[in-house]
Amino acid sequence: MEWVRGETIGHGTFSTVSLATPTNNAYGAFPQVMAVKSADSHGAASLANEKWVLDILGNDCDGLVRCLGEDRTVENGEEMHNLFLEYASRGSLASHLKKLNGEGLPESTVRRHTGSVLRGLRHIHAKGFAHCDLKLGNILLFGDGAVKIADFGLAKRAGEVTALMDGGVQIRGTPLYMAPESVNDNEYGSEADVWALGCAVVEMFSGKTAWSFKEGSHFMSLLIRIGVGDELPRIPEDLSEQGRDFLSKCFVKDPKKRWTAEMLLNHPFVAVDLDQDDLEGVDIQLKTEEVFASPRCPFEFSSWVSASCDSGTQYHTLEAPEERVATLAAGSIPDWSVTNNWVIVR
Ligand SMILES: Nc1ncnc2c1ncn2[C@@H]1O[C@H](COP(=O)(O)OP(=O)(O)OP(=O)(O)O)[C@@H](O)[C@H]1O
Repeated sequence: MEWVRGETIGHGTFSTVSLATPTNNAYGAFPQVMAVKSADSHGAASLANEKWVLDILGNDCDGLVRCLGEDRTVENGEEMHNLFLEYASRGSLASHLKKLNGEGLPESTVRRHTGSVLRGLRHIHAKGFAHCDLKLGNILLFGDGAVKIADFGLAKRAGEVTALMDGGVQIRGTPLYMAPESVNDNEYGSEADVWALGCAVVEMFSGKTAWSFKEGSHFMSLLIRIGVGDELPRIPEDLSEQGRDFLSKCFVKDPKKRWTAEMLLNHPFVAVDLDQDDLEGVDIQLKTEEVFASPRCPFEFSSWVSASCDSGTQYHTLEAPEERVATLAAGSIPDWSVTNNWVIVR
């Protein structure tokens, strides 16, 4: 396919996203407008990982952004790696929410979006992957109101371990969305995606992040709150009872007891008539014990192997989460960023 690059529509840590138009689209094989995610040699590995994951996930799940191919170009003397994606004309949910000036979305919309994201997550997890960077910036909004999960640059196979050569530990994703087991044990499995989904639901509904933190405060203090103690993300009080119950299933500190995407798809918050806004009176039948007695997910909790660091780091020998977090906090401190990706703590 020959194509021309259009205006820039997004920037990420590893890439720039712009519009792309095919110039020889005689058989209509490609949409007239696409998004092209481009990276130079620094972002090539992340883009290659994204292409590999998207190829395995396939294009048959409505909850995931579709991959339309790849290409290499030389621009300004530099080799660029390009990944073509279907174009989400309304951008990310993060940018959409920003326009609302701190207001959230109506609960009916949040329910609909949550159902779509859950269907995407179920597909990812059923294929044996974890997304590892679910956040509003990676949920794209299409012209018809559909939302889809994007950005598979950090996605990985369940149980796959990523460790730095020098024995450091990589903290994936955005600290605000990190699950306790990721903070404490470097585990990034499907369960961590469910925790991140809960954070995204809070943010969609309230327009505010699930964890409150003071502007300019150190991200390590947030990690300590996530990893140590009983504190949970803020569940909005004005959310319906069903919504609050849904979130309580996402925000279970023990990943083995957290609900799976498959289980959550049967929760009344997303499984009921989406046009009804006020569902306070509906009796919630689902009980954690009942679900655990009869798992309805493709992953039995016991057979799901969580990623753990096998690089011989000191973290293996630590017994308590407090020690692990304290060790992280004692390391060299990267800049606190709410929106960006890799935080490397050595
Ligand atoms: N298919 C798309 N259609 C429209 N906009 C897109 C598309 N893909 C990405 N974008 C925009 O570009 C931004 C960056 O894209 P993406 O998150 O995939 O890049 P990244 O380099 O992996 O970034 P991150 O720092 O989040 O890892 C998104 O937040 C979104 O605003």
